[in-house]
Amino acid sequence: MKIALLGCGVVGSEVVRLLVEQAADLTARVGEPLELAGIAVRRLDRDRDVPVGPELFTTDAAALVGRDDVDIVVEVVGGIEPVRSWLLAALDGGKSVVSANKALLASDGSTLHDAATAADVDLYYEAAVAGAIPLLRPLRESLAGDRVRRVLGIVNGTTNFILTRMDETGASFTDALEEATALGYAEADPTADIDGYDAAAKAAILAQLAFHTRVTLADVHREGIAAVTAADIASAKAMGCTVKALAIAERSSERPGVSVRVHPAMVPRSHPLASVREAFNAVFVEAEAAGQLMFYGRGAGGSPTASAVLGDLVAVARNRVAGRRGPGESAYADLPVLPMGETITSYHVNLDVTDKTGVLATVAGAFANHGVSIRSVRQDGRGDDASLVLVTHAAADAALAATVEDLRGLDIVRAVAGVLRVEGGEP
Ligand SMILES: NC(=O)C1=CN([C@@H]2O[C@H](COP(=O)(O)OP(=O)(O)OC[C@H]3O[C@@H](n4cnc5c(N)ncnc54)[C@H](OP(=O)(O)O)[C@@H]3O)[C@@H](O)[C@H]2O)C=CC1
Ligand SMILES: N[C@@H](CC=O)C(=O)O
Repeated sequence: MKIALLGCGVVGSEVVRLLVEQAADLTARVGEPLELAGIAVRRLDRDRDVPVGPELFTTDAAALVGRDDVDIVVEVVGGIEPVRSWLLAALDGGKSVVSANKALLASDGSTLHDAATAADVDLYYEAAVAGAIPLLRPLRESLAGDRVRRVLGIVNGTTNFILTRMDETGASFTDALEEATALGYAEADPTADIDGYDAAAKAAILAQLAFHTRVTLADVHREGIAAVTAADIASAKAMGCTVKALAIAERSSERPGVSVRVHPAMVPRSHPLASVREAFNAVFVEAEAAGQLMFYGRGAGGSPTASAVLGDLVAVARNRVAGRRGPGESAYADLPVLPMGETITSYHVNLDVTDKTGVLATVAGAFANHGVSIRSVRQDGRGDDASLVLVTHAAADAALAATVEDLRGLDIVRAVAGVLRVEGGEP
């Protein structure tokens, strides 16, 4: 079975290593050898620590994909174009595709799925969400007979690494990001991690598989971690919480529809997600019959991600040997993605205020005007250096946004220093 590998960076070089080092085992599992036909890269002169000769490398990915002797295309380049065109050409040419490219799958997965179905070949992408963790196949296959209510998780290793470092060692945001990049966790453009695009793409893929409905990157409400301050982290600690970047996809209990969002949130330290550290990922799935399931493991890095790629490669190769195709996408439900304003959570609101008589009543009034109930209030400091930290009961996002708008207009509020959602139970 001939494999065209597109990309030989952090993930691709580990794919090559595993293909070579485990060749005998892989042959036994598939029923025939998996042989590299070629490796497409951007720069031929780059030093690469891979156990194959230079004759396999090319900069002409399109030509490699078009070769008649190639059976399976493995894509670990990333980005939308030209990758989308290469993969469509591969599928149209009857080749199965394995990809780790969440950006592409989340933005235009349906075109690729349609091409795979039309050509009767496989399109697998387990590595696109949560690195090494087997998550997509359990959602697509093991839970196919159940009804998923909610998927809640930490799906970006880079931001979890940064938040862990800020929480545990007091590291600066910039230093922690540099470390995550050096360890191979961050995307080629780390703003994809920091601004939540990477997690949003994964959330779209998860929601699509969990609820059998079309969800794309554009449907996902997205907030990154750039606005999380050391003060937020200290305040979370004081409340027995930690700050995590969460991806949440849930079925509405009010009306037909789903909510899909990524944002930083305070999570009580007693919650299992609070103990997910560094670049690890963890995803909770709540299904009607199965109850709660938790998936945990390494969500980023060359070797863990290559494990998921190899798992897909073996599955796809076995299917080809058996002359069949694996289960495809099943986006048959037509559930709308509900506006973020309808999402119900509780909030942690940090205000810099002037400590005058009546400040509490004035601030509380702004919340009351929008029907947002306050669960607790803490005041620190005095005079012009005072702050109020309020935690609300569950309220609609739109009501909280309107409250914050009003707070910004009050003379007594010097600044809205931070607004974070609280997820995972009572802090
Ligand atoms: N790193 C991780 O932890 C994870 C990554 N992923 C996904 O895996 C994919 C790859 O990520 P990663 O390995 O980190 O990325 P890298 O940037 O390390 O590697 C990208 C590879 O693609 C090659 N490439 C880029 N442009 C072209 C082009 N036009 N033609 C041919 N080759 C090209 C590069 O060539 P050259 O070497 O010459 O520069 C490089 O080998 C992405 O989709 C990413 O989102 C998924 C899960 C985890
Ligand atoms: N940049 C991503 C890599 C894996 O998808 C992350 O940090 O999780």
